[in-house]
Amino acid sequence: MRTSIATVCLSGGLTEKLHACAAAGFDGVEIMEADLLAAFESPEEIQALCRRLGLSIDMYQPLRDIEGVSTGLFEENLRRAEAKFELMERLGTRLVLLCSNVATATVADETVAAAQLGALADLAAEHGIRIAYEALAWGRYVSDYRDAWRLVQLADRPNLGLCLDSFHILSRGHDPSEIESIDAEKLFFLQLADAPALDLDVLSWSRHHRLFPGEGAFDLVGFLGHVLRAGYDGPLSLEVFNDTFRQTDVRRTAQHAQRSLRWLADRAAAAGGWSTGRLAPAQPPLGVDFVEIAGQDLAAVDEMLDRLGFAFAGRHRSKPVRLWTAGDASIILNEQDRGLEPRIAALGLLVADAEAAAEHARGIGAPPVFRRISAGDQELPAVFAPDGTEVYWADGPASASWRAEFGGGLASADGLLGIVDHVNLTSPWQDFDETVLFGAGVLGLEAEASSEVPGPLGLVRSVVMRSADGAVRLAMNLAPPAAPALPRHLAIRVDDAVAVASAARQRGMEFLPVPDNYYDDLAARFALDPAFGARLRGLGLLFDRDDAGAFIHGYTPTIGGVFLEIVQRIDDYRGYGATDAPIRLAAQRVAALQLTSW
Ligand SMILES: O=C(O)c1ccc(O)c(O)c1
Ligand SMILES: [Mg+2]
Repeated sequence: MRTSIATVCLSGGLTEKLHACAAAGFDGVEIMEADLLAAFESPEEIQALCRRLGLSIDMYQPLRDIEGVSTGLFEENLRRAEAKFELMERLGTRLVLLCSNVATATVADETVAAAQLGALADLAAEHGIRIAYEALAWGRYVSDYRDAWRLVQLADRPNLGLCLDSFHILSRGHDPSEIESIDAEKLFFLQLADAPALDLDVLSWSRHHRLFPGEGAFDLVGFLGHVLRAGYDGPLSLEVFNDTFRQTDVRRTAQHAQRSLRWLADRAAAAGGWSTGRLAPAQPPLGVDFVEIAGQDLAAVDEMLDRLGFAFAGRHRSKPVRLWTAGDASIILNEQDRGLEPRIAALGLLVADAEAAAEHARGIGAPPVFRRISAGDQELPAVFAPDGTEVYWADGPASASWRAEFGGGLASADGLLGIVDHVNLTSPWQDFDETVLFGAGVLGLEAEASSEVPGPLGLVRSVVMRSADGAVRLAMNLAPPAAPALPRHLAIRVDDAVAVASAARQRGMEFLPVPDNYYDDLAARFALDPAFGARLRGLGLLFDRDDAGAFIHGYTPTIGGVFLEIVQRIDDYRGYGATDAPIRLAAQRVAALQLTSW
């Protein structure tokens, strides 16, 4: 399948965009008129550059507000269109996008609109140009692809067909299955975009919030299946108007875009039972193998784990690396990185076939990690997440043999028993959507609904991505621009958080201080047993309840860029204490500024 991308998806000038598209491996581009008009290069020079870069110019876009108008205005529109056709000849492209009229249409009569489309097509034919007619979701009379298809049939010209755009169809809730009844030779072009579920006017939603496939709420796998079953064999092109991607690094966004298409093509092929172009099978994670905290000096983390009740499980035989465990939770402390403050640097996942997981990830385009290892050490395949976190895979569900590389641990009979409940991977705002795509495409996780947590330095957007059974849950958080280095954390689930916290207290552990105001409100909200409320307050634990159960949790102080959370899920509580997250963010800010009193 050929891949293409609209230049409107990217930041920079036109030539920068073209270089980035070629470097990311796209076969072609849709050139947006605004990009060409703002370029100092002539259309002939752009054509030559594309040829040199190996990019085809698949479409020029858009022609606007042509059909459904009075006769006088239509004459003027034809004159306007002819100038574009001449420009397209200089650019060497033969397909133009025509958006349904959003502004000047005054004639609701389909036969008039169809006749005008036919006359436009006849003029285009004189220049050897084909027209792909696209129903914009906010079109005046044509806003549904089925209406556009009827007009194309009525006009009945060989060089007039359709451009389908997933955004316009799925944003309006139009049934995409009817695409299958459109003649394949009339499907001139396909534009793909995902989007978050937003309650917003459709024009603003389209112009600012589109996402690459796999990052939003649309079923693009199902959508593409309908288009392919209709017999479409043109390029898969991305058209993503998005305020973030317009200002992020153009090369990186182009690579990100290419990965989203590889993921989508693979998923659509899998869903359709097609074998061509398939990647190695995705490996949904079965569990968390380990979490690695890396940094210059991790003695404070050792002390914290010890106080929490983790067992010291030994030193690595050849590296400054230590292992701590609490039941099924394993934390690796890695002091190989000089000069960096403690942070969650790597994550190990258990899968049925680690090599297949890595091959799938490489097929999508995730960059592989090369870690220097000593003779005899187990080599786990790994890739980088968009923010640089390393993700390793090991064959599960049994623990991997890398544990044998650690020796000299202290077995602890009465140690903490826990399991990794979730890992929070906060990313800077510009990496967030790519991180969600990584979670879905590379790690095989499903996104839960997104939420927004008000923090003292801005809203923190959060999407929890989980495996089907919840054994792996990654909370992907978007750090606001004012707080790009928000700490990340690891939550350990235990059976009795109150007991764990009080034992830790006795060993000298101080949890993150929580304001009294929070506990006063908690008592009122949940009508808590006063003794229980006092216990939570005394230990600095937080509490939440939903329809299915309750949640007790507490936070350690932050060390460098990392902290731990102890959580207890009672009955079937499904959340993450979202109402407590703003309290936590504010308390961490107070702790960071040491503003404990005024
Ligand atoms: O928002 C627009 O104007 C616009 C232009 C061209 C497209 O293909 C589209 O989907 C939207
Ligand atoms: Mg479009």
